Amino acid sequence: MIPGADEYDIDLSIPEEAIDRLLDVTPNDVDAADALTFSRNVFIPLTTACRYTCTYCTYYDVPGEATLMSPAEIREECRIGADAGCTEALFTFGDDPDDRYTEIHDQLAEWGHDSIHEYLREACEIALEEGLLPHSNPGDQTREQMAEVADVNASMGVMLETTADVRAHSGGRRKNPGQRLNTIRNAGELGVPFTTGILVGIGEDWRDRAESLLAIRALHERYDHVQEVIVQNVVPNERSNFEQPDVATMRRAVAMARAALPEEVSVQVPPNLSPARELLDCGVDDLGGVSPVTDDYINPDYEWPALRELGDIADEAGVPLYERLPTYDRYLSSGLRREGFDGRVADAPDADRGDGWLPPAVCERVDADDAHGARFRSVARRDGPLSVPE
Ligand SMILES: O=c1nc2n(C[C@H](O)[C@H](O)[C@H](O)CO)c3cc(O)ccc3cc-2c(=O)[nH]1
Ligand SMILES: C[C@H]1O[C@@H](n2cnc3c(N)ncnc32)[C@H](O)[C@@H]1O
Ligand code: MET
Ligand code: SF4
Repeated sequence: MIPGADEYDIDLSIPEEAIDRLLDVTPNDVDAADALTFSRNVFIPLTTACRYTCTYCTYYDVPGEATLMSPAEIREECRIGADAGCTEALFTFGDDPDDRYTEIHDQLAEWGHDSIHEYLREACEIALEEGLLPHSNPGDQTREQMAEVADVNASMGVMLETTADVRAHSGGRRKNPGQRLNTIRNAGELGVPFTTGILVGIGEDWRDRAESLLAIRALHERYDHVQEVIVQNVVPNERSNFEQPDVATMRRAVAMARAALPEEVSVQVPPNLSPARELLDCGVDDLGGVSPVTDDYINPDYEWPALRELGDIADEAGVPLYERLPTYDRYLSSGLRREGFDGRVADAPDADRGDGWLPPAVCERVDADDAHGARFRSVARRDGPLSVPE
């Protein structure tokens, strides 16, 4: 039984035989992808306050020391990103700051907001105004919280991390696998194209990895909303001394993900944390969000490769590299299709998400008759050679 599954009424009935089958998968059992993609993003860490204290994480600040970006700072970062040709504003930050963070709640109140989600909505609106498509990963969300921001996001995400009860998530305030799965389910119910994934090396075993991947598959089978699954290795940092999983472990974990998930779901590894070159033949087909202008604020010791280096990685594997939007092709619709884009448009489970899966505010942004709109449509059409700014 997955911890917390009862509490959140999660019944995925994952057969033991399916787990056993996955445990036998090796890199030889899967095919390499025939193309690689990435998204050009600007990372906007709204707040460093977090209700949890995951032991692998250096991102969060303790109460009294946490910060909140101002609307002006958000706008400035978005502008820098859009000028550098980015299409995605990645809002990833501490999980719903609790009451101990009086500095954050006071600051939110001063700016006229009751909650981080209300503020996230404003932040996403700023990103859209500045010509970027928001992808928010604010951690766990209730259905109500997610509904508050779903219609201003091109896609959203949360890492499942693992279905196991690991020490890395111990303590009074901690990630709960049932709650994570509930967040992924909420996205399905709201028709939000979603990114999730597993964190490898935080104390889980191979069975846990198999179970985690099958749990993601089960939710995707129900809602058709998982666009990509990140297989991320933990990296050591000044707060923690987790041992980084070796290449053989990551090869097997990626192959397992590829075998567990239906073909349409991408498998992503982050090229700043993982030995991407050595994982491509295990089924990786996406390198995630890569930023030409900001750090990976979650793992700031690990620099993004230059966009040109992604080209080299793809060349070495003998596959083309394409830039993509934060929303994967099959969830795109509206103007992108009118311009000759032939991606399949899935039926959105919630009718109020407009034409396909993109909410109206996001459709308007990609349809807009301006330079940003043209840029989005060109990326979606995979126009011409990849233009990499010097
Ligand atoms: O720079 C990062 N981007 C992360 N991303 C961004 C991701 O690479 C892209 O935003 C998506 O591929 C959408 O384009 C995440 C997105 C999610 O929805 C969930 C988890 C992550 C994790 C990271 C991460 O650790 N570092
Ligand atoms: C956004 C995601 O970043 C990941 N994350 C947090 N800390 C680390 C680390 N030390 N190494 C690798 N990934 C990490 C978690 O999986 C979180 O969900
Ligand atoms: C900065 S970590 C990423 C977002 C969120 N705090 C989570 O762990 O899911
Ligand atoms: S990984 Fe996310 S939830 Fe965990 S402590 Fe860091 S910011 Fe908070």
